[in-house]
Formats: sequence, structure tokens, C-alpha cells
Amino acid sequence: MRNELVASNNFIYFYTPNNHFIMSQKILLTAKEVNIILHRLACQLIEKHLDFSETVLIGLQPRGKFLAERIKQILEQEYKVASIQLGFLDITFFRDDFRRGEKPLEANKTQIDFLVENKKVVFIDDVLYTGRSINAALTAIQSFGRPSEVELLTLIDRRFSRHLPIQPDYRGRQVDAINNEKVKVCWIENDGEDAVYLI
Ligand SMILES: O=P(O)(O)OC[C@H]1O[C@H](OP(=O)(O)OP(=O)(O)O)[C@H](O)[C@@H]1O
Repeated sequence: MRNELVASNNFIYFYTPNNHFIMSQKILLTAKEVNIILHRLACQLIEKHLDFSETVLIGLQPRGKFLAERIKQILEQEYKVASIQLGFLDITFFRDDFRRGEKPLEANKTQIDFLVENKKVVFIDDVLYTGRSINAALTAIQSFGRPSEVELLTLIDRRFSRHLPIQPDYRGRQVDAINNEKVKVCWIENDGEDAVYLI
């Protein structure tokens, strides 16, 4: 059991019943802010891709999937863009560091039911940090054809943290976080709320 106290400076402090502080996390984006940003990102995509007839969306597994599904839903339901092609790409075994960990890796499902040959591909992920996931995605997508163009949409861009020359084309929010901090993006369908925390 723990009690939760929301402080006025956007930090959430957790205390044990005997009042020992155990951790804190800062809320970077509330559900309302996430919703506003998702609509802006959807509009930016429409501005560039119009009817999406030559464009496919690819959500990166595991957590880019939720963002990609949300963007698709907004485009179709609120902005009446018809039948957007959306796939999900797992990059686990394409990472340049996949043999370096001690734990056995668990892959997620890749589900791309279309060719990306000559299509404009938009990668969608929740966080851009070192850029290594996107680097792996660029390799992995080659199995599905040769896109005419690849762009990147990310909800959170961790500034000054890149290991590779990769930048987002569409970004929700830039965040300055130091290396031992984690940016956690929560989705209501998976985590019970829409929110972004710095932990
Ligand atoms: O630019 P990169 O350094 O590759 O980081 C970006 C990736 O990091 C996060 O996943 P992470 O592997 O941290 O997993 P988790 O958040 O689901 O624990 C996030 O979902 C991105 O896919």
C-alpha cells in the first residue's frame, strides 16, 4: 500500500504508510495535453500527405503501436481521411546492440499487410532518444520494399541524446532529460491513462 500526493510543481511523490519517501516522478504531459498534441500531429500529417493514397503509417513495436493507432483513429474519424494503411514493425533483432544484453530478448509481432515499395513511409514511435531504434527500423523495413521516402513522427523527442544523425519530421514535445531519467509514455488502453512522465 502506498499513498500518493500530487504536489503543485507537477512532481508526484510517493510515500510509504510510515511516511518514508520512495520515489518521485514528474508529469510532462497530461491527458488533455496529449490529446491536443495528437490532433496537431494528425493535422501536420494531413498537410503533407493529403489523402494518404501514397502514404503508409508504420508503428514501431511495442509502444509506438498505441501512438500509431491513435493517430490513425483521429485521421479517419475526426478528419475523415479514408482507409489509411497502418502496419506494425518489430525491430528487436535489427538493433545494433541486440547481442549485448544479458536477458533473452522477446520479439513483438510485425504486421505489415502491404508493400512499401514506392510508398511514403511514416515511422511512428512514442519516444526518440538515441535514435538506435529508428536506425534499426530503417534496416527492418527494407524487407517490405523500397519506400520513396521515410519520415519520423514521435510524441517525445529527447533533445541532446542522439547517438545517430536522426531527427523527427513531426514531434509532439521536446524534452530535456538526463541519461538516468526515463521518459514513460502511458496510454489509456494499456496503462489506464494517457500521460507522459519523467521518472
Ligand atoms: O531512440 P532510442 O534510444 O532507440 O529509444 C527509443 C525507444 O525507447 C523506448 O523504448 P525502450 O526500449 O526504452 O522500452 P520501454 O520504454 O518500453 O521500456 C521507446 O519506446 C522507443 O522505442
